Amino acid sequence: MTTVIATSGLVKRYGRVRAVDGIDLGVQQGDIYGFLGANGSGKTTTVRMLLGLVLPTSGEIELLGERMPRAGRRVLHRVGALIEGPAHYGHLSGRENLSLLDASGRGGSWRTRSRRVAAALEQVGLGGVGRRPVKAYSMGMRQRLGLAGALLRRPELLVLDEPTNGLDPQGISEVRELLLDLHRDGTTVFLSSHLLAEVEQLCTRVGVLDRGRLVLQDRLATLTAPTGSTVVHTSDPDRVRAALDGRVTSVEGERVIVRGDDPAEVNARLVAAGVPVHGLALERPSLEAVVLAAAGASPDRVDVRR
Ligand SMILES: Nc1ncnc2c1ncn2[C@@H]1O[C@H](COP(=O)(O)OP(=O)(O)OP(=O)(O)O)[C@@H](O)[C@H]1O
Repeated sequence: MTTVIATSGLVKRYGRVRAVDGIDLGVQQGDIYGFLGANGSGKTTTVRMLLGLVLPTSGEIELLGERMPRAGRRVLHRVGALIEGPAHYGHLSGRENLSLLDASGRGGSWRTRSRRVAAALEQVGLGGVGRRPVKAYSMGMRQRLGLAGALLRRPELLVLDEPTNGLDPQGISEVRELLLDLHRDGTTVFLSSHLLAEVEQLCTRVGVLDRGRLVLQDRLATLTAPTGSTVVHTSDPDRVRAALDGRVTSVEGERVIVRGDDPAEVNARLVAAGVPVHGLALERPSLEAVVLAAAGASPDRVDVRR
């Protein structure tokens, strides 16, 4: 397994504020890593440090196997980045903005520039409007243009700070599809977000930042692994209790939790006893429950809205 991003004891202090407080991130090749945290928890500061835009107070960063910020010139052309509120020249078109960006970076010939720019615009769904001045773009279109900039060099690693900010639901789902496509083609993705649902739908690994501290980091599949119980949906919880003799651990309305990780076995017993069963599934904790348990704070710390 190749490590793509590794930090150890990473700290950033602004005066008395410890914006980032000793974090050890581990992102492996092939991950879609969701870096989750409430507003102000230190996500943007971390992303800026990863890219060499802000110097750490202490700690170490390795990006694609090289020490940052020292190796910035060597590695950054292999990384596509989108940081909060990407800046563009409003009087120039999207195409012209991307050409300028392409010309300012390493690793791409001028001969193939217009082809690269056109391909990136097409990828983010701006193919038809690339000639319009950016001042006429909506916020969502500007965000897409920022993403197109990150894709110009077909990067091995994409580092995206709140990539769906300002997008409508249609735009959010298009970005999700785009990131999944890029991931299928071998790109590792590191994205920060304050939206649990976004991370749950997209990511393979999750890190949770709470007031500058990394309180959780693991594979999503591990965090939401089956608990060993089965959830039964029924209109008659009392008869489930009677039929399963002591195996019911909790009842919430029509949702009954039964000890045992074989829904077929539970179903067979209930059907044999004539209990109406509307649904059965292995019980798994939601990412929301896992995050709230780890962050141990008020539920508004991470935004759970869909
Ligand atoms: N340049 C700065 N000077 C002083 N304090 C800063 C600076 N940048 C960030 N901070 C502080 O560091 C903390 C973390 O901020 P940061 O922007 O990294 O959080 P975030 O999780 O990205 O939040 P958001 O999603 O709102 O951008 C906040 O308390 C913020 O006020």
